[in-house]
Amino acid sequence: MRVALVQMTSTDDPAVNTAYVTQAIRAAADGGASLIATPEVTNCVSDSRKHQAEVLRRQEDDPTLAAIRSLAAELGVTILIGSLALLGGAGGRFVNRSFLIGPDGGILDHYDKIHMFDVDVDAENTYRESAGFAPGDRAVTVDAAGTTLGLSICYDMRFPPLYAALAHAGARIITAPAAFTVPTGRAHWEVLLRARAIETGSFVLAPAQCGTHPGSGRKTWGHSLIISPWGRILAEGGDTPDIITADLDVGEVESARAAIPALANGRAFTAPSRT
Ligand SMILES: O=C(O)CNC(=O)[C@H](CS)NC(=O)CCC(=O)C(=O)O
Repeated sequence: MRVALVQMTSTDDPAVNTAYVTQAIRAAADGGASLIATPEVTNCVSDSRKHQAEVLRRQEDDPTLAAIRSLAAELGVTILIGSLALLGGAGGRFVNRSFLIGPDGGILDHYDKIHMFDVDVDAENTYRESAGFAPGDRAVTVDAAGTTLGLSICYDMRFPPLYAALAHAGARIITAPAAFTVPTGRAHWEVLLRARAIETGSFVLAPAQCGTHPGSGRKTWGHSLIISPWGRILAEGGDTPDIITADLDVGEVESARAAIPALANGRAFTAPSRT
């Protein structure tokens, strides 16, 4: 199965981003990909809650979702929209929601990002994602593209129990679309994603936002990754918009899990007591 990841620099204008991502998905399908994935917040990168409240839409009315659904049906491909920022979260907040779209254009399932990036990385990188976005509380696997996918988003990758739960529920390919900061990307991105692939014996697909984003001026790390269940990097993006591809042999999941049955060998234990 050929997979393609779209690496892009989303602006704060959903129409511009939709135009960009649709031509990139067409190019990926022309290149033979049957599963195509896009980054976190494909439709809008913005630091202004006011701007987001003006340009974002509810799922039912979202033009990026509608455009990508028709494109999936036209091209006959499966598409993971890494996420869309949408109206409709609890407490008047937005949601950060991934969609798995089937080759008939139907929504197979969606996943709301569980772990909110409420972090002060340094003076230029302070985030309170939960102030703008309502978190999800449901882990999601989806049968698609002839296998089972497990969905996650960005900061989720720092919480290994989510990945163990996805793998135990049957996921063989885990998606981790992102808009990573530059300092944490440089230090942690590759090692976190390779660790999640190795410890779950799963392919990891991590399509990333990259570069300096027009509108907000935010900078993201890029370096999209396709990783095998043995932890090998099959394809890697750079600092600029691109499409990266790899041919996955889903049988490698079984061979990696047979060689190191860490999923099967896990044990329950009592918490350490503090005395
Ligand atoms: O705010 C939005 O529009 C969409 N959300 C994001 O871009 C999120 C929250 S700011 N980014 C991350 O989770 C980066 C995680 C990261 O960089 C790390 O874990 O080191």
